[in-house]
Amino acid sequence: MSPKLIQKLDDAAIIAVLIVDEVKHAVPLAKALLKGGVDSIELTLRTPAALDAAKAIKKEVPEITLGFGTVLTIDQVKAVVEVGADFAVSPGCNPKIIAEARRQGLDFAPGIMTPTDIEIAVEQGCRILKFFPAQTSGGMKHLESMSAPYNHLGLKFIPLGGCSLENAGSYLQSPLITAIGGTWIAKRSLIQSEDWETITNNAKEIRTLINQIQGK
Ligand SMILES: O=C(O)C(=O)C[C@H](O)[C@H](O)COP(=O)(O)O
Repeated sequence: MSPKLIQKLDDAAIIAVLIVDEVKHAVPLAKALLKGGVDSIELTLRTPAALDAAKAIKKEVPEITLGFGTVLTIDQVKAVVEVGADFAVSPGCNPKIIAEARRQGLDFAPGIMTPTDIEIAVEQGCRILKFFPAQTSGGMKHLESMSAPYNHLGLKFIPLGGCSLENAGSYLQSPLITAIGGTWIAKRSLIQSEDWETITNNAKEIRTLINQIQGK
């Protein structure tokens, strides 16, 4: 990942993971998050609406740092680059996808959960890694222990999977962490019911916690 993007995600500290079913939800959703102080998103490629939702956000809410998640195929790497993705992540660590992202100049954080995953990603030149699924694989305790042999490489991690307002602090206080992410801020059901107010409030809650941790 470029130093500029790393700095941006470090400052943001939170990435809202989104599953968008209808393109018409994209812009109000992005605005609701922004209103609550969350300006970085991971739009998952799990619905047919995702790419068009991204296009709408890029056009109407350009303040958003727009990443993609669930990037599983080479064609998807090409598609998100075409839309102008700021970054992308995948649940797993597929060297073919990492190589394509590099060919396309796309900032990419593959998912890792084991030392073997870390070594595959490092060999491919990745230094920011998505720790997934973070909570069920042991949270910070697992990550600290697993990443110890690689400390000299200066790796940084984005925990995803089971993160919440309650456990966010345990991750964000560690220097190993760039940002955390999760669906809890804008759950699929909240988006489907167009509950923008709750989404803004959820965003505000995590922003307040982050501001405390960052001493702002
Ligand atoms: O598909 C991807 O590339 C992902 O990044 C996976 C998401 O981070 C998790 O699905 C978030 O899970 P929860 O916050 O626990 O609901």
